[in-house]
This record gives sequence, structure tokens and C-alpha cells, in this order.
Amino acid sequence: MKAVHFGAGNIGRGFVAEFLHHSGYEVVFCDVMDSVIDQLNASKSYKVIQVGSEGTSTTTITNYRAINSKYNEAQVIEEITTADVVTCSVGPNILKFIAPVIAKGVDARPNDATPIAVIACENAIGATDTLADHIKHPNHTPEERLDDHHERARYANSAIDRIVPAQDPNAGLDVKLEKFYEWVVDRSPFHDHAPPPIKGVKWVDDLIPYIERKLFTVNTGHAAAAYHGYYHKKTTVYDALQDPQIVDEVRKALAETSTLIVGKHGIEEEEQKAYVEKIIKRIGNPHLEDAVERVGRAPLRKLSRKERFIGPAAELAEEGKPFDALLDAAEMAFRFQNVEGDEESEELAKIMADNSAEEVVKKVCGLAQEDKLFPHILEVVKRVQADA
Ligand SMILES: NC(=O)C1=CN([C@@H]2O[C@H](COP(=O)(O)OP(=O)(O)OC[C@H]3O[C@@H](n4cnc5c(N)ncnc54)[C@H](O)[C@@H]3O)[C@@H](O)[C@H]2O)C=CC1
Ligand SMILES: O=P(O)(O)OC[C@H]1O[C@](O)(CO)[C@@H](O)[C@@H]1O
Repeated sequence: MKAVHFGAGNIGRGFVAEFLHHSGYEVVFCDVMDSVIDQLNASKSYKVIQVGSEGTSTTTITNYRAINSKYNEAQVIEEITTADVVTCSVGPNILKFIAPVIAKGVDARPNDATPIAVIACENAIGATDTLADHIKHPNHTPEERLDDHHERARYANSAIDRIVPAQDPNAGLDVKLEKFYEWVVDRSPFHDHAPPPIKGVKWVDDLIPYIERKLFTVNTGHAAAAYHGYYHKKTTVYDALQDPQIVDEVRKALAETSTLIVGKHGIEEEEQKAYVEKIIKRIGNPHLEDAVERVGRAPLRKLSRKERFIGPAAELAEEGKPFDALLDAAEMAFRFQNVEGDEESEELAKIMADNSAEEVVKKVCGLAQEDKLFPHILEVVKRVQADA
């Protein structure tokens, strides 16, 4: 079996490739960074090191190759025509850039082979759908080829959860990460044949409760800790969580999202409480040394309409339920400006400087004036702008 994986970064090498490897797949990494491609092709193995209070354990990943997809389109297409699975972990904003080559690879597949399974492993609701929309766009797949496209490819959304911090620059290809993992994938696209045999994946018929619970608990809590931590000059998320005031903010934000999740998805209150406790423990893992700048990265994405703060706060506002702590966390995200190495934080600073508060709320948060949350976020933006 063969899997083509786009994005040989932290989650790609550390989580997705590890699962694929242990399930018997040869992994062909595609990335645009020469250094990582050269290292992968020059080495026969790398290590995945799981750290936590239970101790450390290591697994070794072998049986992979790597292609620089920036220069070798024909080679990537060829690999996709003979692969069983395409996965990616490149970041939600990069999906449009990898779609054209995947479209060509899918189009070149024979209709009588098992359709290739395409699974995007990004922190976003419906990331595989987004990728599929780009792939099926007339610029990339001719319209007359869409009718039987499903015979060549199936697209499954997924929710992927594992904390993989930025790695030590001297670690080479090795990846340090937490022991916990969860990879949940929508089974419905494979209704007429077996889903790909990836060990450790949980196949479900309805992914929405899983991805919303994950995004609005793990990612809301993690990002809230990082943004409050950054504001209070903490180095890591662990450091941030040593501050009782920050823990309190995180707990309050998660109490708000829990109300939404429990009400919406029929999850037991006690179960959600236990999930929250587990998440707070996970994000406070001292062995990960996870910088607040990494967890806060890409604030424009994280402040967008369907994301971890505005998404749940907008729904809570419509239901007339409390969302104050989510507003506080969003305020800290708006203050995450001009952070070294983070382009979106620079863009955020420009947007905040060049636009009225109303325009910022519309542009960044995707809210309309008639949304109940609008005036509340507007106050937040005005406050941050006044401090500039
Ligand atoms: N690190 C984590 O703890 C988790 C990350 N995720 C998600 O996984 C995705 C990736 O995150 P990380 O692995 O942390 O980031 P990363 O920055 O370590 O890896 C991203 C990789 O994608 C590559 N890339 C960028 N543009 C590309 C292109 N056009 N074609 C091929 N490769 C390209 C980059 O060179 C890099 O190697 C994000 O969507 C993130 O939200 C999900 C769960 C956990
Ligand atoms: O790019 P994002 O959305 O921050 O994704 C990485 C995040 O995913 C998580 O690992 C959770 O699975 C976060 O802890 C981490 O910060």
C-alpha cells in the first residue's frame, strides 16, 4: 500500500506518517522545503518520541521517500495515480496550492481501481471538503470529468488531535510529541467499499460532533491559554497555566463552549467535564515546552467566523447564553500583533491600523452588523485599537 502525504512538518512526520507507517503503507512525503526533503531522502529512518508524565517512548519510522512538490509536478502526479491514500497537513490556507497537482493525479487514475482516499488532516471544520472543492474547480478538473470523478477519488473529512510542538532545530527529522492522539474520520464516503485500513483511526458516520467538540474545547482552550500567556509575557503554555488568573480564563472559556457542545450534540455534561479536565492537563504538559507563539500562530485564521472563539461565541450570543470569556480570549488574540515569524500577526496589525473597528469585525471575524455578537466584538476591537 502507498500513501502520498503533503506537508512533512510536525503533524505530518510525527502523527500522520507514523500511523500510515504502522499500518503498512509506504509514505511518499511531498513538501516545498528543500531542507526537509533532502534530509528525508538522505535518511532511512527517523524517530517519533512521545513525552509525558508517564515517561518517554520512541518509535522508528522507515519505508518513506520524499519529493519536492515545488519542482517535480510530474513525479507527484505519477505517485498519486498509483497510491491508495492522499493525506495532508499543510495548514488550511495552503489547501488551494496543493489541489491542482492532486487534481491531475486523480484524473490520471483508472476508473476500475479502488478510488483513492483523500483525507485532509488540518485543524478546520470540513478541511477535506475545502480541498475537494479546489480539486473539482474547473481550473483544475475539466467539467466533463466530474461525472465519474467519484470512481477515482473519495473525500473524507477528519478531526485530528495531538499536540506536536515546534521542534528543537537540532533534532533533524525526529519529532517530539504528546502520547495522546485522536484521529476521527468520516466513514460515509466509503459506503460501497472498505475504508483505507489505517490502524488507530476512529471511523464515524457523523463527524460534526467530534470536530466541533475538538475545535471548541482543545483548540479554544489551547489558544486561549496561549494568547493570555503571550499578553502576560509567558514563554510556554505550561508557564501560562502556572498563573491562576490565566487558568481561570481558560476554564471560563471552556465552560462557555461546553454549554454549547452539550446542548447541541447531546454529549453528557459529566463526559464533557472530564474531557475539559483532560485537555487542561494535556495542554499543560511540561515536557512539550510548547511556545505560546506557536500555539497562537495565525491569529487571522483563529479569529475567523467558524473558528475556536468567534464560532462558538456567535452561536452562544444567538442563544442568549454567556460568552464573556470567549470575548476576553478573542481580545488577547487581537493583541497578538507583529509576532516574529508569524505573517498573519503582522497582517493583523496592519488591518487594525488601517481600518475602522466596524471594518475589522467584518473583515477579520466575518460578522455582519445584524449578528448578535457584532456589537460585543466591536467593543473589543475598539479597546485594542485605542491601546495602539
Ligand atoms: N502541530 C499540531 O499540534 C497540530 C497541527 N494540526 C494541523 O496540522 C497542520 C500542519 O501543522 P504543523 O504540522 O504543526 O505545521 P508545520 O509548519 O510543522 O508543517 C506544515 C508543513 O507543510 C509544508 N508546506 C507548506 N506549503 C506546502 C505546499 N504548498 N505543498 C506541500 N507542503 C507544504 C511546510 O513546508 C511544512 O513542512 C495545520 O493545519 C494544523 O492546524 C492539527 C493537529 C495538531
Ligand atoms: O494551527 P493550529 O490550529 O494552531 O493547529 C495546531 C494545534 O492543534 C493542536 O495540537 C490540537 O490538536 C493544538 O494543540 C495545536 O496548537
